[in-house]
Amino acid sequence: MKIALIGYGKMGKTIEKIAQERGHTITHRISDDIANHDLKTTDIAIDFSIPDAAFRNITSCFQQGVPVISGTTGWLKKYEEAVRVCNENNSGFIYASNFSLGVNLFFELNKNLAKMMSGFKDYSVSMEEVHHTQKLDAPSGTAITLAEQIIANNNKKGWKLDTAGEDEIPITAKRIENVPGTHTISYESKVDTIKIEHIAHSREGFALGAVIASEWLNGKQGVFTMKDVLFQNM
Ligand SMILES: NC(=O)C1=CN([C@@H]2O[C@H](COP(=O)(O)OP(=O)(O)OC[C@H]3O[C@@H](n4cnc5c(N)ncnc54)[C@H](OP(=O)(O)O)[C@@H]3O)[C@@H](O)[C@H]2O)C=CC1
Ligand SMILES: O=C(O)C1=N[C@H](C(=O)O)C[C@H](O)C1
Repeated sequence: MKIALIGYGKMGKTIEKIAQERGHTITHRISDDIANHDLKTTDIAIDFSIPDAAFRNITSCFQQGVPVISGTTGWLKKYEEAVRVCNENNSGFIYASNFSLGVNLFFELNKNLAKMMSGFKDYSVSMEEVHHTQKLDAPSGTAITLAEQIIANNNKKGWKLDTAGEDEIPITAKRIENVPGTHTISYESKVDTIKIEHIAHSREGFALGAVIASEWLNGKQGVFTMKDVLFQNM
């Protein structure tokens, strides 16, 4: 497959290595305005750029007939608009706040635990995410997905960074040098604590997931999720 990398930073470079190991060719390594690039010769674009540029990058690909895998976080207020542009152009799109197999399994565990805990009012839920100090957004996209899953399966009404109201999930975001990404969910009562945690040891899991998603999306039309890619038979 011919792949354009939009965003050639920590993730773009890790994806390049894994894509080449799997026999793919990198046609573009883009770190500036998408308008400077003609993508028509590429099969698929993988966008891991910055929150402010993601929507323009993604929709510009659809308009050039190029399907998109996007892992950029912090731009999701415009997700529905991106879906509309994808469909208008008969293109293909997968966005995921986290492409790793481990986190996608963790998402399923989180939903089930939230459902199970919804009847037990003595436990209060909270979340902590830890990432490297260059991260631009907080809380992480993965933390927001986890919070939305808890809200859909428990009695919570929303989430807030740091101090939250009675009906909200408090999320703490810590920034520590070189941490690829750790997410912890705690249910705490007076007598004990139940915790589930995902710790990424490197960026390889995210990058491999993004390349697998590209291979899966190639030749398809429509908007999909990592659940379609990884757990088609669930
Ligand atoms: N969904 C997932 O599984 C994962 C998502 N992420 C997300 O991916 C994104 C990128 O992460 P990471 O690689 O660590 O970040 P980096 O800061 O290392 O890389 C971002 C890259 O985007 C480039 N860039 C700046 N402006 C533009 C533009 N207009 N168009 C295209 N590229 C541009 C930057 O170039 P320059 O340095 O020259 O400014 C840089 O090369 C973040 O939003 C992060 O949260 C990260 C890991 C996993
Ligand atoms: O910026 C990162 O590094 C990461 N971003 C994603 C997020 O915001 O959830 C995924 C992963 O945690 C690493």
